[in-house]
Amino acid sequence: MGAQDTICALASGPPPSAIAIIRISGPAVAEVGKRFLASGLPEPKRASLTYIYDASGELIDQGIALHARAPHSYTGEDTLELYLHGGPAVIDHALRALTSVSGIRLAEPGEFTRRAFENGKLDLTEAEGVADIIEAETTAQKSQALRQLGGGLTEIYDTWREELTGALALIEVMIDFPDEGDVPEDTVRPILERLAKVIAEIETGLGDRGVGERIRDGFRIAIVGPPNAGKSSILNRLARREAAIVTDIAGTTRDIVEVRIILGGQVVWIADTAGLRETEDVVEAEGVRRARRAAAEADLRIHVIDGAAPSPPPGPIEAQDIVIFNKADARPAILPPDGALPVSAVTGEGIDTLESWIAGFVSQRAASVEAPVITRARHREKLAAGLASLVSAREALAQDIGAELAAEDVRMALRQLSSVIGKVDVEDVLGAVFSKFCIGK
Ligand SMILES: Nc1nc2c(ncn2[C@@H]2O[C@H](COP(=O)(O)OP(=O)(O)OP(=O)(O)O)[C@@H](O)[C@H]2O)c(=O)[nH]1
Ligand SMILES: [K+]
Ligand SMILES: [Mg+2]
Repeated sequence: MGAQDTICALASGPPPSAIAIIRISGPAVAEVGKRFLASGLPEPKRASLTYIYDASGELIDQGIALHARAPHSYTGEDTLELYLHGGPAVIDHALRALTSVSGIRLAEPGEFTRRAFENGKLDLTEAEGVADIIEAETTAQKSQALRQLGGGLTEIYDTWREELTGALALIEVMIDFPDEGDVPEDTVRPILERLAKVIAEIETGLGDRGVGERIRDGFRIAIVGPPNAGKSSILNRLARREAAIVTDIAGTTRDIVEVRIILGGQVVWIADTAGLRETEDVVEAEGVRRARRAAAEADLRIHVIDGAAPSPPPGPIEAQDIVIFNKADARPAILPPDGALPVSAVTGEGIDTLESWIAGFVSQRAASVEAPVITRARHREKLAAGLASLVSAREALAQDIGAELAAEDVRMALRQLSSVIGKVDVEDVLGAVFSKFCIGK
C-alpha cells in the first residue's frame, strides 16, 4: 500500500442516510476532478454544487464537492470529499467509478488517519484520540479523546523528552571529560534532578489506578458471594434482562457473565461470578478460580450476603467495596450488618440505591485523576519500561564508572517514551493502532 496510491472510502455511516460522504485522498484527486466532476475540481476549501459522472458519462449523482490541497488537508495529501445522497446505489456507483481509475483503490481501516500520521499531521496519541472520539459513548470518553486529539498527551511526553534529552547531554559531557578526577557533585546534581522530576511524574502517571483506561474501556465491577446468594439475580436486575441463568441450585453460575451498562456517566462492566465455595466438581472449581481472579482485578466488588442463609463473606472486602444483604423480601435470618444495603433481586427493593452507589463510585474514581497520562495499555507498558530504564540510570550515576551505562539507560527511556507518541521505530505499533479504526477514517 504505497503512499502514491489514491484511496477512497465511504466516510459516513451505513446507507441509507441523508447524506453520504465519500472521501478521496492522494495524487489522483486532480484527475478525479477533471474526469468526474461536471464543473471540474473546485477551488480549495470552497464547497461547490456539481453533477458527478462516471467514466462512461453516466450520471452518478448531484452533490457537493470539497477539495483541499496538500499539505493543507487532514491527510496532508490532496483530498476531495463528495457529499452525495446517502443511498446504497449512489454509494456503490461512486465507489465503483472511482476505483475503476488506475491508482485509486478502496482505503484500509484507518488509512486516512495513518497518512495524516505519516505526513506529520498527527502523532500517534493524537491519532488514537481520533479513533477514541469516534468510539466515544459517554461524555467522559469524549472529553478524554478530545484532550488526547488536541495534543494533551503529546505535550506531556514532549516535556519529558526534553528533560531527558537535556540530562543525556549532561551525561555525555561527563563521558567526554572523564579524567578530571572525581566527578564534581555540581555535574551530577542537575542530571539527577532532571531524572528525579521525570521519574516522579511517570510514577504519578502509572499510579492513577488505571483511571484513563477505565474511562476509555469501562470500569470493572464483580459480583461475588457464596452460592445461591442471588448474584445472578442481581446482575439481571442491573442489566434489565435475563443475562445470567438463575436457578435454586447452588453452583449454577460457572463462567463469568459480563454485562455492559452506563452508570454515573461511565461505561461499567458488571461481572457475575460463580458462588465461592470449596468443591470437588472440576468445572465449578474452575468457575471459583475465575471468580476469585475477577474479584481481584475489579475496581469494585459487590459482596452479596444471602439474607436467607447468611455466612461471612469468603473473600477480602476493600474499603470502597459494596456489601448487599439480598433476599430482604424473604424473612431474613439475621439483621443486615452495619453498612450493608438491604436488597431484593425479586421485588427490586434497594436496586436503585445499589445503582446510585455504583454510579457514585465510578464518577468519583473517574474524577480522582484530573488529566490521566495513560489511556491505553500500550501507554502503560511503554511508560513502565521507560521508568525502569530511568531508575537504572539513576543507580548507574551513583557509581563512578556509571556514566556510560546511565547514558544508555536514558537513551532507552527516550526510545520508550518516543514510541508512545510514534516518534521512533513504530511499524508494529502502527499496524496494531490503525487496524482498529473504521474504514473511511
Ligand atoms: N426470595 C428471594 N429469592 C431470591 C432473591 N434473589 C435470588 N433469589 C433466589 O435465590 C436462588 C439463587 O439465585 P441465583 O441468582 O441463581 O443465585 P447465585 O448467587 O447466582 O447462585 P450461584 O450462581 O449458584 O452461585 C434462586 O432461586 C433465586 O430465585 C431475592 O431477593 N429474594
Ligand atoms: K443458583
Ligand atoms: Mg449465579
